[in-house]
Amino acid sequence: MALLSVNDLTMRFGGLVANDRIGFDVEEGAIFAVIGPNGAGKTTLFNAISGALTPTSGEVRFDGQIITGRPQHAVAGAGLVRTYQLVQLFADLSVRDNVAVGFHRVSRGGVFAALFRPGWARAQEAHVAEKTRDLLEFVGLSGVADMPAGKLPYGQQRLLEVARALAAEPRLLLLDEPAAGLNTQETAALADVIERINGRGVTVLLVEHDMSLVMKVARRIVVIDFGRKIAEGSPAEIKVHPDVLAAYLGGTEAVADDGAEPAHA
Ligand SMILES: Nc1ncnc2c1ncn2[C@@H]1O[C@H](COP(=O)(O)OP(=O)(O)OP(=O)(O)O)[C@@H](O)[C@H]1O
Repeated sequence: MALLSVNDLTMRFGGLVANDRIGFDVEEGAIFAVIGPNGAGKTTLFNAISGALTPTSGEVRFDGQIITGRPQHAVAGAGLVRTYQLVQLFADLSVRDNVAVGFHRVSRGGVFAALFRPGWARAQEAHVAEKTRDLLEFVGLSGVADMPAGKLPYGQQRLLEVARALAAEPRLLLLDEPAAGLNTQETAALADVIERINGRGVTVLLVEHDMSLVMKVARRIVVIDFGRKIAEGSPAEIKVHPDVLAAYLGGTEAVADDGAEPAHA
């Protein structure tokens, strides 16, 4: 059984069909990518899967349960946790506390306990502190744990977002354009982190523009264009798929894996 199953998902905004009967399965343990030119409907699809939007029709199943239209916190509670296209950190809080906040799903007392540490929360505090240290080390941010998150370079802010999402112990991690705004070196570091996250047993679904990242880490790719799924396959299959070439390049050359911008960007 697939961990995530998207069936016939349609999302309309008035007369605009942003997602048109999209369907795919993400197997447990996969690194799965959704790609497509600007405006293709990727973020809408992501929002419909993660509970930020209720689809007009269709169904999303997570671990066999229908989660369509369930609120985002309930979906996260079930183990499907997302990051955002734009970094959403607490800029004035330390890097460490930003991760600690992410533990609210799994620790008693929620965000309040993570931030204000009342007496009854102290027993779990050492555990959270240790897990936080582990996660910061995992993404390579131990050296900046005391810095305000807002002072980090952008690439590190994205890694911090990933660490915070991991604190919620997802079974499926949804990454919304994680390489946006990153340079080549930062993107390579991110690719390494994604592979190591997957190595920990977390299934990864990413929406991404950056072809170098997608072709490096994804084992299976769905391509959407103008709201419709136009292809699905391995990176090698997708690179030479005629409809993908047409969507991305308006031509017949193989899809570049150097981050080339799509044709109708
Ligand atoms: N809340 C909304 N109301 C109306 N139209 C919307 C809304 N959200 C998205 N759209 C439209 O739906 C289409 C798909 O947008 P979406 O943001 O999902 O594409 P995308 O593939 O994520 O694009 P990008 O790569 O630029 O982020 C676009 O035409 C967009 O203008």
